[in-house]
Amino acid sequence: MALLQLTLAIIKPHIIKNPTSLKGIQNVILKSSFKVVRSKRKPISLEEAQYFYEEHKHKFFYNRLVTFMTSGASDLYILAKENAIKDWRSLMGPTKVYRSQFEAPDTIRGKYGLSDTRNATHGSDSPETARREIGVFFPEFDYDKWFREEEAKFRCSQLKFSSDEFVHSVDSH
Ligand SMILES: Nc1ccn([C@@H]2O[C@H](COP(=O)(O)OP(=O)(O)OP(=O)(O)O)[C@@H](O)[C@H]2O)c(=O)n1
Ligand SMILES: Nc1ncnc2c1ncn2[C@@H]1O[C@H](COP(=O)(O)OP(=O)(O)O)[C@@H](O)[C@H]1O
Ligand SMILES: [Mg+2]
Repeated sequence: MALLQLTLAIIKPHIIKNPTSLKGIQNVILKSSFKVVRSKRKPISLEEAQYFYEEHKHKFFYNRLVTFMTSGASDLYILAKENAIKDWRSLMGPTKVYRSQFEAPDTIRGKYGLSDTRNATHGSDSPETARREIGVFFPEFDYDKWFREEEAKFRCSQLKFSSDEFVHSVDSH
């Protein structure tokens, strides 16, 4: 089996307010064999949202995007899998709500997206952005150290899963 790849997933605020939708998306993650390396729930701050979406600063939707992303708690997951970045984005489906609903109704955004802004989830779009985005929300996470010391264990060993914390860990027994 090839090296695991890491990606940052965000479950956006309107989903956290709807437990049934949240469960549906968590089930997709687990059924698709992602390992959840880190997991936290918190309200994203204005500074974090502005920095995170810096590339969209001059777009017409930037203000509503940052306003929405700071409107309540989000779930933040570091997901691991071979091809995690591409696989997670294909499970999410197209960015725009009509496109996802008409062309990919079975994807996460097709099922749970409410608008182009409130499109349910985020996923990193390249290994470089994954590294940057993980650093924004998990500053305590040492990315290089994880690949040195944890990647092989996550790939090869038995893992435990905590449904309360929605996170996997290496089973040392
Ligand atoms: N200059 C603009 C403004 C809006 N739109 C598009 O117009 C649609 C409707 O915009 P709006 O009614 O503001 O969306 P909302 O339903 O309010 O949803 P949200 O703000 O969460 O996207 C969206 O698909 C948006 O991408 C666009 O293409 N160009
Ligand atoms: N045309 C749009 N109208 C409103 N919001 C948008 C639009 N395009 C993108 N967004 C919001 O900005 C986020 C970031 O956009 P982008 O990076 O292009 O998409 P993705 O999240 O698929 O990588 C989207 O997930 C969505 O919440
Ligand atoms: Mg993007």
